[in-house]
Amino acid sequence: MASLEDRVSKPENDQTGGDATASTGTKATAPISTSGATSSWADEASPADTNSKTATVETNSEKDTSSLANAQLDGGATAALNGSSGLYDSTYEVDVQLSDLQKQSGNPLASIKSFEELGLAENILKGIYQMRFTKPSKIQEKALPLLLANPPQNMIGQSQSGTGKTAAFILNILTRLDFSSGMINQPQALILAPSRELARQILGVCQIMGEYLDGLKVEAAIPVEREQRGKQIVGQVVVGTPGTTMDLIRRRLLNATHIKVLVLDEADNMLDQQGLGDQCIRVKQLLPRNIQVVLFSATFPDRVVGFASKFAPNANTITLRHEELTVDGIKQLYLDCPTEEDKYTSLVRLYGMMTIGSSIIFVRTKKTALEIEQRMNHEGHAVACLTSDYEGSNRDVIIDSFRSGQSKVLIATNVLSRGIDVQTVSLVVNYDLPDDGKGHADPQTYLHRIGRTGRFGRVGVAIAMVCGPQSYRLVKEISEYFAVEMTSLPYNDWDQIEEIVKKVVKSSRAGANFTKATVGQSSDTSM
Ligand SMILES: Nc1ncnc2c1ncn2[C@@H]1O[C@H](COP(=O)(O)OP(=O)(O)OP(=O)(O)O)[C@@H](O)[C@H]1O
Repeated sequence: MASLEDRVSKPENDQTGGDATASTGTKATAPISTSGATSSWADEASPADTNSKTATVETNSEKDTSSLANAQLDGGATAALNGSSGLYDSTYEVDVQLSDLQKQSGNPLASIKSFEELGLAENILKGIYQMRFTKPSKIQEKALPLLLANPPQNMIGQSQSGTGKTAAFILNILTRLDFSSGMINQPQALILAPSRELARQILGVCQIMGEYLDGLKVEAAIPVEREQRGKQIVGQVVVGTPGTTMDLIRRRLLNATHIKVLVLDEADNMLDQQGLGDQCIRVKQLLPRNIQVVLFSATFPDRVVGFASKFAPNANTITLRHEELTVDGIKQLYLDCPTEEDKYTSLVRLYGMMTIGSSIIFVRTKKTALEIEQRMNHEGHAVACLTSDYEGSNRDVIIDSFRSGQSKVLIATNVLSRGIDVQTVSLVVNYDLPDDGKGHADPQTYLHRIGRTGRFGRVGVAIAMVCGPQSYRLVKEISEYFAVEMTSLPYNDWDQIEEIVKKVVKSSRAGANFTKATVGQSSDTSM
């Protein structure tokens, strides 16, 4: 690991392909070696730009709005409010507290400043207290002064999963809203996210953090039921998916003329995917020029860095090396199964452990998700499933039930791989390892998936199911990319597996993985 340092970062390019998958075969030996990580955006530092800022980082309808707020209160952003947040869950008698982690310099959750020192208004600070946040995380501490400075500057911000990026961009937005009479019903900030679930989650956080702002309205721009269509959006903050947002602006149901901040959450995914990328560009073209563009994600693979810098020109950048991206509280394990059927039977055996907290099982296809759901339910294991085959309010019911803890095991495709914050998730299973469609691993998707656990200092376990040399190769590539050790679970010795999983949770200590990043200013212009 390189040492902490302040640098200016510069965009680069990369990413490769390969061939198709195989199944059956060789047994893996553990642990997988951790050398050979390739260069990232942040690895390639350019000479300091004279203008650059430097710092060290360690971070629908109105009807929908209220239901989301309830969903959040039940399980999501406000789980921390009820004191049962699962911080190093007492089930495993682990004694590390968030306050300890937030004192460790270099920990992504630590900062040297308080929220009060960050120049936030009193009624916004009250929203932070409402969230029970006592100290900023590193990304919040570093990003907020840059985001809040005037004149507003663009930002590309990267920080590990679960380190509080959402609050960073929401606090900036809340600070910039104009509640004067002429502006009270005018959309002024737009947040785009890749999934309906994430858009609803962000909306909920925004409502809670903005509770003390008189007249604040936050609205969703996601597909809604027929009877709610055609309604004018009057929220000062709009959170949506790109396609619906574009549609609403074009149909003049969303007046974009007063938008002054555009945020892309999960920005690398938004700009990378063919469809979403195009839609994001179109939305941006429908907004006023000279708005503040803010891009946040835990990952910015080299192939999207150049594009991100064009989308957010002259941005202050906060970046991490990919060796720094994994969260220490998440213990990464893999289970080598002789056959595909053994993957299924192993999953069923894991079920007992999965219900200790909540779990997400990630699979490659919607078909697999449905098959596993039906088979497990048929065998008496209560599991739910969420894929893009489900629509609108049906999806809301599934995710809200998971958030509230009513359902504890969720089988999902990549639709839930990013951003979803359910603090009770203690286990993530990669039933199928994510690949790039060309036979190589997709480390970014893997990182986002496992990041559904281990949120803000909590511990979690991520188990990858391996079957055959091809999937073993994917595990190896992922392990090398992030320079992390993945421990093999002994197939067929379930007593030991249970012991290992529990011990891992018990002995994990977030905060040991001292993280660093660079803050600088990218130089690309215009889009
Ligand atoms: N300063 C803070 N103190 C305590 N908890 C916090 C703080 N900031 C954020 N959190 C909590 O940490 C959790 C993770 O935050 P958030 O969802 O913003 O992470 P993220 O960085 O956006 O992760 P991802 O990359 O997975 O989207 C949330 O439950 C949030 O309420």
